Amino acid sequence: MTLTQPASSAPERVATRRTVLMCRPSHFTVSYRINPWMHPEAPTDTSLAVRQWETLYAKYLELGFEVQLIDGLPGLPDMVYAANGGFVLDGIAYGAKFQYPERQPEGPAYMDWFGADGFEVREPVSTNEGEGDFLLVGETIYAGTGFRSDAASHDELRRIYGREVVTLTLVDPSFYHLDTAFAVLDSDGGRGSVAYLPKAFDAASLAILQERFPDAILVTDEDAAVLGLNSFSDGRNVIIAARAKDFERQLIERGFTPHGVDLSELLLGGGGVKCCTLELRR
Ligand SMILES: CN(C)C(=N)NCCC[C@H](N)C(=O)O
Repeated sequence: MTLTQPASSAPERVATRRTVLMCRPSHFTVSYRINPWMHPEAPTDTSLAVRQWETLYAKYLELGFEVQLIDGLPGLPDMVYAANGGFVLDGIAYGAKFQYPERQPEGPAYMDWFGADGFEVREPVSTNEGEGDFLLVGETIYAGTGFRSDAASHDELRRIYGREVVTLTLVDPSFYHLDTAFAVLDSDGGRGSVAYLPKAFDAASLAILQERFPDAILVTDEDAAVLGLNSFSDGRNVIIAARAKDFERQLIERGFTPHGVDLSELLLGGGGVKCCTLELRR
């Protein structure tokens, strides 16, 4: 048996303790269709979704993360995808304004939680789905548009955080949030600090990614199809979909430590590891 080893040139990876917000999927089901992954006519198993989610929760605790919890609300089955609840940086929570009516009540629910937890809350003007479309790499916010978040929300980000915001346009409906097609591996923002799926982006966005991240991991269609990129990294440990085997191999080669988890039931709603995870940065 051949075990993949870190390349001898792979850098020593350093973990930074993360604080994240999660929502137990006690009300999870698929009762409407707002993305191509969702099939309301097919059965779902809420207790299996909860058990799978518990494995992710336990993994984060094992890795020493601080995990905070928001209560899911009846009638909001997608609330488990906490990444969409807002974007939190510098102690400021920019609230989400969901595109589809089915998810719109989640926005105020998450903003109430942010306020109660001591964050300065900024009410959104433009449609945006939080960290599903906004990802921090180094000091720069990479912001997706094309399916869910309006480009106008990127201007709001610029005004609120005073940082560089780079717009990336998504073109494949199966990869409708930025965090389905782009993963942050190392918050240093270096040449190889991300992974992405090239076919998910328009030509201009792809050129930006190639220029800024020439050593990025490019994932296979097979790994992307199990939402392998929808992963969460602390700089060393990368929690990924257990079925994303080539991505796992590439991470090991680069000196990262991948941890596979099975969230197949939550995939029925169109989300994976990252979708269930909202980073809280004070
Ligand atoms: C990576 N993704 C996609 C997320 N950040 N969120 C998952 C949202 C799923 C929900 N049914 C929806 O379609 O909005």
